[in-house]
Amino acid sequence: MNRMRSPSALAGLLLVLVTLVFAVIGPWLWGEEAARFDPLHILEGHSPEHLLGTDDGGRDLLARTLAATRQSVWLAVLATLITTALGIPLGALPSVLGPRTARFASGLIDSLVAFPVLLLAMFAALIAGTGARGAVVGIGVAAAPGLARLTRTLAGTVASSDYVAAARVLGASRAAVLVRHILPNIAEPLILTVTANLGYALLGLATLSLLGLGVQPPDYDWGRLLHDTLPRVYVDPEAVAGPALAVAVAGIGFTLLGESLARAAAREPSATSAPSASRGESRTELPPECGPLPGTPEAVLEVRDLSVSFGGATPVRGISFSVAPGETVGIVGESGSGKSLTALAIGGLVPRPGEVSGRVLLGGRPLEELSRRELGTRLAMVFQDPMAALNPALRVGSQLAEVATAHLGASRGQAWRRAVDRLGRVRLPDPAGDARRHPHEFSGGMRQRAVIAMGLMGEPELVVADEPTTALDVTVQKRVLELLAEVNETTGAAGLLISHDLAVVSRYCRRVLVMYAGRIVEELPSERLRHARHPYTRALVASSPDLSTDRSLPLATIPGLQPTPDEVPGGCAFAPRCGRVLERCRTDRPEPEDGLACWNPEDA
Ligand SMILES: Nc1ncnc2c1ncn2[C@@H]1O[C@H](COP(=O)(O)OP(=O)(O)OP(=O)(O)O)[C@@H](O)[C@H]1O
Repeated sequence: MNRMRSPSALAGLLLVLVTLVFAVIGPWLWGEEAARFDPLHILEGHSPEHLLGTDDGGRDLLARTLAATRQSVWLAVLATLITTALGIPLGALPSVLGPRTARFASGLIDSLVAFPVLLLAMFAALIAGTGARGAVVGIGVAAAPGLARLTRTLAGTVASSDYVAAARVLGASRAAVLVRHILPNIAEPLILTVTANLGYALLGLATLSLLGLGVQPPDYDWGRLLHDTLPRVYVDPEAVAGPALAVAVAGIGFTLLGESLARAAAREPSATSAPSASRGESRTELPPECGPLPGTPEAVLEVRDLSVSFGGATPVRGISFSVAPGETVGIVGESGSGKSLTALAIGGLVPRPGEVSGRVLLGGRPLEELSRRELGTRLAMVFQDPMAALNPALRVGSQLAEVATAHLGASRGQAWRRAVDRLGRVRLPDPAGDARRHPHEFSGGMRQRAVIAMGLMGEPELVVADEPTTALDVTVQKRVLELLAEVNETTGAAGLLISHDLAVVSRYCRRVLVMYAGRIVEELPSERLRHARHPYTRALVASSPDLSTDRSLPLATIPGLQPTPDEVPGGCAFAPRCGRVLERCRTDRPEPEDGLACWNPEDA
């Protein structure tokens, strides 16, 4: 808030305070004098008795200007309330509506913004009727598209955050997502913008009154005084100067204050960016720990020919795999191979304009047949960055409790008790106290535990964890991964663990899917990783050091780069980087056979 000590902020604050003081005391101190007719002194210029002169009723213009403060500010407040009531819902709705309706709402905002503000104000004012009401409605309506556009941008950013995705996957209704997750997180910049809007409303109302569309006699505001005195501007300029100065002082004051507050409150961008690869960390390959043997029938998750496209690019290209009850499967691959999009597609969370094709069956039922409520209780998702996955404006306990009230029909008390119980299960030190805290009061590890606890609020059959420990330090990583393994073991839920880290995957998963350029190139038991047959898997393992790696030799790397989704070559996508490439690899795409998609695999 140091920026609130800037000269412009202090000037804004001072001008607003002066305006508000005059709004309170103005009619009280000068109201009587402002209304007193004096036929002997009509239309006089400056004099010691009347510093700004008099009007056509002989009334003192200085007293009228001061007394008009309350009416002028009040009308600006009313206009701003109308702007807020129209602009914020209109701007926020596209973030929760379906794609078509959202496009329509966005198009409406864009066309209204393109309309000249003054024309829109006059149009609305004429429809609402002349006088104060018309002016207030006119200015209120005319400023709404601008506020809607800002709201749309802010809400769009929050709507694409992990905690909104988490709320959606947990089945929160559109209204709940909007009211509990989006609006509280954009409230601050909106309140500041609304403050600045008060200044614009004052100026706008004065303009309408000046044009004769505003307050009508015997009422008066600064705009009306300007309208009445303007014809005398060359004869008695001081008569016009009073109301003009008042409009300028108050308008500039509110605008400066609002903009300074907005600048002061501007936050650093949150750390939600994708983490970098972590292949250089400790690599002690330990025996696998969890899950039944692969191939168990009645898969909890069955993915068939899944593709995800964005325009001309297809980052996930027809992958198929399944996860059996109680099994934990790992997905590995270089950054950009399509791991996260696969997880998002499983949760029905691929962002627009992404298009998903193929089938995802959860517990044997297609994803699209499951209601949000069912999906929310049967599937838990743990995202990369726990801070981004929790709504910063809500207490952790409230976020967890929301799942139980939304899905299980629990009362608020029951839901809260369940939340405290789940926080205890993930071993937070003081579950009851921690439930009352906000996410920023938690350490990174505690936040990720809270996210896991949120997944446990339902009865998940599958826990999808996408790089759940990348944002955490190494010691906390291990504890969180062990907690996830324990959750799978105690609840019987299956797991899908996405990671860059081969050691993590081989430690916690029985089976591994290796992704390259949007396809699964090899599927194998994790203990077979060192004897993988696909040259890419071999190269991945070779470039992941472990305790047996000879430190005197340079670390092996995979030459070249993975192709971007819009330039995947024909044939095998790995061919340009492969040491075992054949002519055929460049032309024919190998389809997976017995878990291997390669024309020239290594010996087993
Ligand atoms: N919203 C999007 N719009 C367009 N392309 C996208 C979008 N999200 C992801 N992609 C592209 O899809 C590809 C796969 O992305 P994805 O996030 O699934 O990779 P990843 O394997 O999870 O990588 P990382 O390990 O770095 O998270 C990338 O090339 C990425 O640029």
